[in-house]
Amino acid sequence: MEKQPVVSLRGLKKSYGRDLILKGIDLDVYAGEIIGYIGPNGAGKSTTLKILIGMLPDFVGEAKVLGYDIREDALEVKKRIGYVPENAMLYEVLTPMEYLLFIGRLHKMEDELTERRALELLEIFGLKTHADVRMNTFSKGMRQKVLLISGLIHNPDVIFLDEPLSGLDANAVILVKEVLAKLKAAGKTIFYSSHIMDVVEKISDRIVIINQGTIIANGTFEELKAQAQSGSLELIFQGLTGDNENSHRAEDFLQALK
Ligand SMILES: Nc1ncnc2c1ncn2[C@@H]1O[C@H](COP(=O)(O)OP(=O)(O)OP(=O)(O)O)[C@@H](O)[C@H]1O
Repeated sequence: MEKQPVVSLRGLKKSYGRDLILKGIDLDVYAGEIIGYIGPNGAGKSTTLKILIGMLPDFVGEAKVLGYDIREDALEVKKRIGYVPENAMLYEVLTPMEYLLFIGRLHKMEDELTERRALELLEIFGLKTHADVRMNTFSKGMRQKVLLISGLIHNPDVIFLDEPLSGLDANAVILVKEVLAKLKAAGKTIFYSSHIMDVVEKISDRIVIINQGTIIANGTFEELKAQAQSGSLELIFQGLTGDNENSHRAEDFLQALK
């Protein structure tokens, strides 16, 4: 039997006003894959993710998650996915426990189960003693940890991560990398968007590069390396997105300060 993709995009287009942001994305992601979805600022990564989680229904083309059409069955999709956004309004007057209980209820989880999982996950991230402290006193990294937990607490099969390491210290980055590897081993599918190239290079089964709303590369790191004849994802990215001017630009920057 032919393998069905977990995420499937066909001719995906999205405009904001007159600006065509996504110009026809075709992409299949299969169960147990970690897809690294990378591209320059403004390329359309977050827009793709927001369409996939049902936040932006106004698009052209076809988008399916776990076989559900996102326009027709957004609720079925939302039940089965986890999403860690680039930046979120954490309800800062709440404590992590209050916030996670709220998220758990949205997923129709029993409070008892949410509380147990929340305490365990907060402890793993070194935040157990802060479970009942209001988040308005939290550092950026502490908030990011709560955001990560909130995207995973219902144990979703498909996980969408938008710059999930933002603000995390080196130990937390290693922990998240390990957690992603274990989630993958447990059969979860992970759609991972980030600018931190060395992590994308290490964790992704397949890397998809998007530039100005179009996919310009799609393959394993080894395949991209062979195509680009470059040694690191950073160099491949620089080559493919046409930006080799950084050292001149840095010089211009200093000149402009004189
Ligand atoms: N709500 C909006 N209204 C109008 N334009 C928008 C909106 N959201 C995004 N855009 C535009 O769409 C383009 C793609 O944005 P998107 O956030 O998807 O980029 P990205 O690849 O995630 O970038 P970054 O790496 O900077 O996060 C940008 O030009 C952005 O200005």
